[in-house]
Amino acid sequence: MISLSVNGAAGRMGRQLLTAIAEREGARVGAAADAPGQACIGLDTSVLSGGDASGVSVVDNVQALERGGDVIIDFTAPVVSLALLDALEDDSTRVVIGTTGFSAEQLERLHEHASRRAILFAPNYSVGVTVTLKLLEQAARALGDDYDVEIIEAHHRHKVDAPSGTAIRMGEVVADALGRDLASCAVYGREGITGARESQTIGFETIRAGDIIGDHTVLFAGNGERIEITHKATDRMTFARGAVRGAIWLHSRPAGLYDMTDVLGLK
Ligand SMILES: NC(=O)C1=CN([C@@H]2O[C@H](COP(=O)(O)OP(=O)(O)OC[C@H]3O[C@@H](n4cnc5c(N)ncnc54)[C@H](OP(=O)(O)O)[C@@H]3O)[C@@H](O)[C@H]2O)C=CC1
Ligand SMILES: O=C(O)C1=N[C@H](C(=O)O)C[C@H](O)C1
Repeated sequence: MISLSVNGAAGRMGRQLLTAIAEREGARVGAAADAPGQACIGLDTSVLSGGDASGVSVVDNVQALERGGDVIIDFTAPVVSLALLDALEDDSTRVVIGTTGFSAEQLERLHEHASRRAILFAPNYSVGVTVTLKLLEQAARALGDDYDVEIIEAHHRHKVDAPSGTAIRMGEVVADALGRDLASCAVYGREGITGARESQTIGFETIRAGDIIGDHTVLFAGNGERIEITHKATDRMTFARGAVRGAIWLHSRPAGLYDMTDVLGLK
């Protein structure tokens, strides 16, 4: 039986993760944590996920979280995920990170942590998006520079980072396949007299509205035709089940940084 702990347990994803662990054979909720001061601290995790009492109380510190689980799953915010990594005492504690919105400097710190601990880090844990990334790579290689690339993403009104981590990863995959550097060819939104589209750029458009779980479209537009590759998530459980699958996979891995293509054997 693998014990999986959840950081950010009271969040939209945290609650789904508690449910996904409970339904997964061979796994159990080892511990659950959320921010100090949250009303759920000290209460049984079932106040967050529903269902029968788990016997596991929600804690507000990393030490208690670490004691409870072989693998910690963290869907919070960049500063919280990094503070978790900084505070862990045992290098054999594996961490699955779903948080998005890391700056370049924060990503560097995450990479440093992966030199001594196994970390699974993906902006999207759905199987569908992971497969979509491979489709994008193939499409970009085959289409080459004659097709303009635009990435459109839509999420719920509560999302705090933009573009989504998934959209950025899609951009990185396409840029790599086309031999471009995303940092220098990305264009984020357009307004006013922008001039004609510069070739070789990759555009990003962001929509924030209502309760959209997560839609991503990559548009390859050429002369006389266009291809649109779209993924739509309709239930957050798809991310949660993927993260739990990843956590079980990570349990037996040595230190290093992994992503969902490793878990699905698509590397
Ligand atoms: N990789 C993937 O597949 C997916 C990634 N995400 C990403 O996951 C992240 C979380 O998303 P979502 O669940 O919607 O966000 P929420 O804001 O709903 O959840 C985050 C939770 O973390 C809590 N938190 C804040 N500080 C701490 C702390 N110090 N210790 C422990 N918990 C803390 C928050 O508490 P409080 O409310 O008090 O701040 C909140 O309960 C985002 O970055 C999002 O983009 C989301 C879906 C899928
Ligand atoms: O914040 C969300 O909700 C989501 N965030 C992830 C991202 O930024 O890509 C994944 C998913 O689309 C939902």
